[in-house]
Amino acid sequence: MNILDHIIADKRKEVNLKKSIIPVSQLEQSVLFERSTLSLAERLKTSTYGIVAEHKRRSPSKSVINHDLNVFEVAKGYENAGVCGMSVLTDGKYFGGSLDDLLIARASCQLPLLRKEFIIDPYQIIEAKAYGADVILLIASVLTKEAIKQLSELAKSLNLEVLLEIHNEEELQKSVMPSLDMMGVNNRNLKTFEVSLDTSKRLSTLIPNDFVKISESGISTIEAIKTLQPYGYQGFLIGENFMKTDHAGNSATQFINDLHK
Ligand SMILES: O=C(O)c1ccccc1NCC(=O)[C@H](O)[C@H](O)COP(=O)(O)O
Repeated sequence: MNILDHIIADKRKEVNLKKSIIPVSQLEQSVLFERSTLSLAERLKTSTYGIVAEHKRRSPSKSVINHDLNVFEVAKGYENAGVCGMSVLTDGKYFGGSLDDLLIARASCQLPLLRKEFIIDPYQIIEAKAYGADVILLIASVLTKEAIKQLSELAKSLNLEVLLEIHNEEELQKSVMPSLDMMGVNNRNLKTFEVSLDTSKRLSTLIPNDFVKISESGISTIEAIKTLQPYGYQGFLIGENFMKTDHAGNSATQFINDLHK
């Protein structure tokens, strides 16, 4: 079993447990359930450099990144830096995140928020809405075509945008459907943890133009962004590079200033 298999096996147990404790009807009573969502795709389309900055305490590939930052300050800092959106990891066991992180981020800024989670069940999409997300992530490698369709259509019915993550041609082929807004190419091979921007370059021409393209993972330099932009990427998801510092927001500010030089 690789790391994704472990994460998904644990996620199934976690979701089943949660369902038995908090029913969907209770999630739907959240005041955030009725809020008008923000569009990350629109912000990326109109931005010169579409940075999506992530809150990520630890990861399977890097172990501990930073346990000392507070989500409120990270969210405020990212917003002040001028990022287009914020990604919040809500998985506890492997990334040290939680739904409370999403709730705090929602209360701290007006950025479109991506719930970064391993979504395998409609319940998690209802949760995302109830905790203030604007966008959900679906990972093609762990979902069938039918599941991608069912989950993305549910998200759209709740006015959530959908970012579909792919790693290769086969995942792209099975996933193209109108209920997706953004296609994310993950530069990290989630089986080996190797990172290569060549993955984004290779898949860029195969992604239909109707989708906003986002390059994800392993991005830490201005050069990487300037290399990927001509391939049609309008969004760049950056986690560790900001989170490993003492002030993620200041690091994002510096990074964005350098991009404009
Ligand atoms: O980051 C990992 O080690 C990881 C392992 C297994 C599944 C997912 C993983 N990461 C999720 C992400 O997609 C990244 O957090 C995101 O793209 C930001 O990457 P980075 O800028 O390299 O922190």
